[in-house]
Parts: sequence; C-alpha cells; structure tokens
Amino acid sequence: MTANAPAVPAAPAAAAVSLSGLSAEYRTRLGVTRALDGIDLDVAPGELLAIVGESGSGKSTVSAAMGRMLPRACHITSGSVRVLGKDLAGLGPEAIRALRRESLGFIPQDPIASLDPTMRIRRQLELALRPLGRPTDRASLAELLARVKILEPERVLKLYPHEVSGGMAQRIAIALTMAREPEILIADEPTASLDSQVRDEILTLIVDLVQRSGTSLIWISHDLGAVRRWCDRVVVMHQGRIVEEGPTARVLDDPRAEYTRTLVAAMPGRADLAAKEAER
Ligand SMILES: Nc1ncnc2c1ncn2[C@@H]1O[C@H](COP(=O)(O)OP(=O)(O)OP(=O)(O)O)[C@@H](O)[C@H]1O
Ligand code: NI
Repeated sequence: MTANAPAVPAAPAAAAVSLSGLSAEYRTRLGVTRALDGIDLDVAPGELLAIVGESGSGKSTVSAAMGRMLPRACHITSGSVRVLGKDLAGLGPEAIRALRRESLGFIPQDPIASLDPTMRIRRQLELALRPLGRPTDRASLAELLARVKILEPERVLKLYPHEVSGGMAQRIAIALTMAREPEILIADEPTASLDSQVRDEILTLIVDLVQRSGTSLIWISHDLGAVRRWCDRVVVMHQGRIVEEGPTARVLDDPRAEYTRTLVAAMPGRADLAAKEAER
C-alpha cells in the first residue's frame, strides 16, 4: 500500500456473476469427463464479456452453471456460483426459477426451435408478457417487435414460427428475453444457426440493447473478429480452465498464453484480419 492510499479502500462494485473455484464433471455410462476445473470469474454489471475457446473447452458448461441450467449428467464438484450476490447453492428450486425469471436472460442457439410451432407469434408474445403485467394489445406487441428492428411488426404478429426466417425468429426471441429486463444476458453462440449476413445485424442488435439497459452480457463465440468489435473483455478457456483473460484488444493483439496465440492464429474471423478491415 502506498502512503497516500485511502485507509479504507472503496468496496468494489458487486459482481453481477461471480464464479469461485468452480469445478464440474459429467458422469455418464461412458465415464466421467471433467468439464470445469477451478474457474474463477467475476462479471461486472453492464460488462460485455466474451468467452472463447475450442470445442469442448467448457464454455457452454460455464454459462449454463450461471443459471444452474446444467444437464442432468453434470455435477458441480466444488466451488460456488453467485448471481447478483446470491449463492445458487443456497437457493431452492422455486428461488432459482424466480432468479432466472427476474434477472437472467438466455438467448437460444436455435431461435426457431425456441418458439412454440403451434402458436402465432402474437399469441406467444401475449403469453410471455401477461405474467409480467405488460400490455398485450396489438399496438404494444407491434412496438415490442419494432424495438428489435422488425420492419413489418403487424404482419409478423400474425405468422407462425415456421413462416419466419431464422434471423426474424432470433429477433423475436431477443424481444421476449429483453422484455423481462434481465440484469444478466447469456448468449451461447446466438448466431450459430444464422447466415453470415444476418449474424452481424443480430449481434449489433444484442449489443445495442444491452448497452442501453446496462445489462451484463456473457457471450460465447467462435468469432474473434466479432468479439474484438464488441466486447470489453475476453476470457479464453482450454480444457475446463481459464488460460487467459483481459481487455479484448490486449488479449487478441498481445496474447500471453501459448494457447491463445494458437487460437488467434487459427480461428475463423481472425482478429488480425478483422483489425485490418476496421482500418479501411
Ligand atoms: N451432456 C453431456 N454429457 C457428457 N459430457 C458432456 C456433456 N456436455 C458436455 N460434455 C463434455 O464436457 C466438456 C465441456 O463441454 P462444453 O459443451 O461445455 O464445451 P464448449 O466449449 O461449449 O464446446 P462447443 O464449442 O463445442 O460448444 C467436453 O469434454 C464435453 O464433451
Ligand atoms: Ni458450447
């Protein structure tokens, strides 16, 4: 401590999500797979955080643990998960459901599958908004769709999920999620099922919405170019561990871990190419 440091340091802002020493494994008939191995991670309120790493490194497991949405086969073996200061291990099923409903948003990988195929979009929006005490008249629903940049909201309200494109379905799923005003949004490869042209529009939309509402975004991505463009901080995972984390530009331009170097060199949407593009 230096001489002029304050006697009582300012308390750090409470983390939106805080993982401490989190380890988890999958137990199946085929054996035991260690998926997370001592993960320490704090996500600040309003932060845009990317989690990157090769397939099987544990990214989805980490993000699912944040909402205790782990598959049945997955067991937390040690460590803790805190969401908005609450230790999930101390919450019963009803309290977990309430926390998910009130504070956490998930953006699906496959948006069309996340909608009910038997119901028109309008009906699904009504059913989602009514318990929140939100207006569900046609004009309000159209306005909700307009906010996610759907151009003909009145027309779209009348459609069934199979009649909308993947990009449109993702906009609808985002509208449904953001209508609950979550403090924390978790997006596990939200554009994996979409065409590259639509991908950019959807990511721009997500970032715009979270920035406006001060929501923390935890975004799992394989696209380092997109990560560079939008995220404050990157976490690099490898074999269930965080091998490197830091401000996006620092990690991608000056990677310290050998593994990050390999990743930056090999991944599609190479960060160095994206940087050149940004200069043009
Ligand atoms: N349902 C499951 N049953 C058994 N093992 C699983 C299951 N889901 C994941 N695993 C294993 O846990 C480890 C971490 O998987 P996880 O899905 O978290 O990785 P990921 O980084 O999200 O990969 P990807 O980029 O392919 O989505 C891997 O070894 C994986 O094989
Ligand atoms: Ni995954």
